[in-house]
Amino acid sequence: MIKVSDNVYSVGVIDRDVRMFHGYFTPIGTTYNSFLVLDEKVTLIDFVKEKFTEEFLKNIEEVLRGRTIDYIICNHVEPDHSGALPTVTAKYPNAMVYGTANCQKELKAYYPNAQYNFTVVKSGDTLNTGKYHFSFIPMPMVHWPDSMSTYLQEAKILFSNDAFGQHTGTGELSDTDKGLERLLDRAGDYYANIVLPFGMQVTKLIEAVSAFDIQIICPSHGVIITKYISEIVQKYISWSKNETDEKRVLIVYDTMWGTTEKLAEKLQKEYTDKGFQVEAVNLTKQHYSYAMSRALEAKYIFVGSPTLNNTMLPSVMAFLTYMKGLKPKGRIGKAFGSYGWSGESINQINDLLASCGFEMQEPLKAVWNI
Ligand SMILES: Cc1cc2nc3c(=O)[nH]c(=O)nc-3n(C[C@H](O)[C@H](O)[C@H](O)COP(=O)(O)O)c2cc1C
Repeated sequence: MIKVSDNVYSVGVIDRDVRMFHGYFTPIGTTYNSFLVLDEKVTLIDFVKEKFTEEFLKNIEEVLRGRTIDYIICNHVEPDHSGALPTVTAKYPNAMVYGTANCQKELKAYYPNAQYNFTVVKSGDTLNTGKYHFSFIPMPMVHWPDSMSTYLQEAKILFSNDAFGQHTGTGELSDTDKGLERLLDRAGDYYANIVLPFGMQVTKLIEAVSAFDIQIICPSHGVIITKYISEIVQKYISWSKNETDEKRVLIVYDTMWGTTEKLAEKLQKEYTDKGFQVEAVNLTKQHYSYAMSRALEAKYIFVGSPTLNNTMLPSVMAFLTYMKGLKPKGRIGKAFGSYGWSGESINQINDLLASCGFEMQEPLKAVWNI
């Protein structure tokens, strides 16, 4: 339990061991953040993953000191944020749950047997808990249809749910702990792997919250942001527009016998010599979601695979499938690879990168060796 500001407490949990989030590798775990706001009425904002329910209830009770929960704001139904709902609503049966219409639908689907009272909210609606007022800001598709942010007017806190989130499960509490670079690294990794397809919706969210004086951002994963609010909002604006670094190259590849790696090294040297900042990711050594996080600000994305049984290596196909779904825009691509006799992988990679809307360079090929 951590005090965020007067009458606002963080009651979530740290999941140090989780390593996989719907295909996204989380090397340092994450947190499931939840907040309790004490006023004449008591409000709980979001829950935690089901397996942490017991620890979560203890955190809540420590803050409540015998009081009850009157209101629950459910900003997002995904099980990492709502898993504890059936137990919490059973324990506090008089609490009214607030969420979007899509939230109501999705909760019914996930927890058909849970008993709770639900009020649908829409943009502009507010909840008065005594001296505090909450404003609801639906943010559909950041990153599910139900998603919503909530602003606590008097404390100037934005409970932003997955927006501005970071998978950082190391016990860091605030953006002041390890500084701006760390915050942007973790937030960028999260943005690239989860939020990237929804640039338009992020723009709408930023417009909607620009009316508010925000002193604290409490996302549903990672650290609470107090010091670097304008920096992270600026980064979100930039990422939402798919702005990239014109001098940054990402090379993603895999290899069986080393020739495709030699091609990667050749490209790395060529572009480094031209003054580009080049990073190469070998998919045998790094997860494709790490490669995706490195793609966030790279103007050039080069992808290589040898030909294996008339196609590319599965690791490279996995990366390309994943990246295509995340819809990076405005990139320059290049396919490369080695082959022995038929060489299909290179054209297949070329076509997949082109289908992402990338402007394509001539492929680079090598027969057996260079
Ligand atoms: C199991 C296996 C299957 C292969 N299948 C093909 C193929 O279908 N078409 C082709 O042109 N080369 C094929 N090759 C040859 C490789 O593409 C070739 O050895 C290439 O140089 C390997 O590149 P690398 O050194 O980057 O792994 C195959 C090689 C192996 C080991």
